[in-house]
This record gives sequence, structure tokens and C-alpha cells, in this order.
Amino acid sequence: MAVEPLSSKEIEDRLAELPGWSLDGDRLTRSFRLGSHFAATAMVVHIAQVQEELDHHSDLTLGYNTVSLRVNTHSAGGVITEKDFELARRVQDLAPGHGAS
Ligand SMILES: C[C@H](O)[C@H](O)[C@H]1CNC2=NC(N)=NC(=O)C2=N1
Repeated sequence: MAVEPLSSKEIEDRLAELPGWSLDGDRLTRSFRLGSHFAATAMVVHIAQVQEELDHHSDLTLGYNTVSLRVNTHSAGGVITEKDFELARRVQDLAPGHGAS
């Protein structure tokens, strides 16, 4: 997949399709709240599997009952590319199965 930097407009348009995701400096970010610590931990494991499949990894933080991601593309110099949105879409798709909101 291309790792060219996305323009502000391209980022804005993609974020509009991803509820709860936002820009934090030069990273995409989203936090999820879950029903328990174990549910949050299970979601972290699932996200890790997807990240390995995509070979694209976020800074993934497990809280008491929260999961937070912050991501950009290191190989493109720490800017946001389509690979970051590919990961965000995959996480957005798996979240409901974990009861994450
Ligand atoms: C060697 C390995 O394929 C690369 O280092 C991958 C690993 N995961 C990655 N994750 C992110 N966020 N950006 C990258 O450029 C990246 N590159």
C-alpha cells in the first residue's frame, strides 16, 4: 500500500467516516471504553493480531477498562498515510464485537 503522506483534506475526509477517531498532532487516535478489564485486555490482543497481519502498529494502551491507540506511519517519517486509516478501519470494525464504545 502507498505510504505517501495524506493531505489535511484527505485526512479530514477519512476521519469523517471514522466515528470517535481524531487527530492528535501527527497521529490518529481513538479511545474505547469496555465493560471490564478482561474485555479491554481481550480487545488489545485482537488489535495486536490485526496489527501483525497488517504489519502496521499503533501505540496501544490498556487502561482499567479502556483501550487507546495512537498511530502514524514511521516509514513515511512519522506522518499519516493510508496505512494508518487501514488499521483504524479494521479496529473500528472489530470494536462492536468487544462491546467497545
Ligand atoms: C519491518 C516492519 O515491516 C516495519 O518496521 C513496519 C512495522 N510496523 C510499522 N508500524 C507503523 N505505525 N509504521 C511503520 O512504518 C511500520 N513499519
